[in-house]
Amino acid sequence: MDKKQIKIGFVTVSDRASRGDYEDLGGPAMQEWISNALTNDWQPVARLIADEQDLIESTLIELVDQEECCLILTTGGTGPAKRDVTPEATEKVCDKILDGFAEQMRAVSLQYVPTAILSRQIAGTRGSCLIINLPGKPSAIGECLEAVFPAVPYCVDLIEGPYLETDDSFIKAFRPKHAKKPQA
Ligand SMILES: Nc1ncnc2c1ncn2[C@@H]1O[C@H](COP(=O)(O)OP(=O)(O)OP(=O)(O)O)[C@@H](O)[C@H]1O
Ligand SMILES: Nc1nc2c(c(=O)[nH]1)N[C@H]1C(S)=C(S)[C@@H](COP(=O)(O)O)O[C@H]1N2
Repeated sequence: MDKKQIKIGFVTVSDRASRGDYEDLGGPAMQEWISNALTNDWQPVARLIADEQDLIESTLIELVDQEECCLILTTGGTGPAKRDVTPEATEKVCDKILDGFAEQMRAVSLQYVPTAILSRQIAGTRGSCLIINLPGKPSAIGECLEAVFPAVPYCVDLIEGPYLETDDSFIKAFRPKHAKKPQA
């Protein structure tokens, strides 16, 4: 039987990058971080879109319901500006909100920059997919993921996604003993 391909979604939400005003560095930065973190075979599904709530919602729905991603990272559109609506779109498509992810990302980000308090980033689940918002600044991606990624593989287990394995020298996942798969 074919093992199902693990798919991870990367959504850059930026008016300016989607117009071509500047190169999107956020999408590649998220992909690079995940390449370093995971030892599984996985396939990226990347999108670069404008800050439009309907478009963000339909993109997230497509990546979960059609592409069957088990994890989606978004970058951008989490601040207080008029066109920042990524958290609203994420909340709308999720079944459950996991407040701890955002609490931890903001707490850690505040050690880097006082304006971390301005990010309204959230995380939540839709079916068997975990969606995590990251701020638009490319440097925020690693700062935030490092703070919460240890809990991501077990979260994906709990929502009946694939068994994600990490490279411990880059980021060490935490699973309760009973949830650990015996090593082959
Ligand atoms: N996708 C990206 N690629 C490269 N740099 C980015 C990206 N998104 C944001 N930045 C940088 O981070 C800074 C802060 O981002 P800002 O909050 O203004 O953007 P945003 O709301 O996420 O996206 P935009 O304003 O383009 O819709 C920007 O000035 C820009 O230099
Ligand atoms: N770790 C981290 N978090 C951060 C930042 C950052 O540079 N590093 N920038 C902050 C700033 S300046 C803003 S305005 C908000 C929202 O950014 P966004 O609208 O690009 O998502 O994220 C905040 N969170």
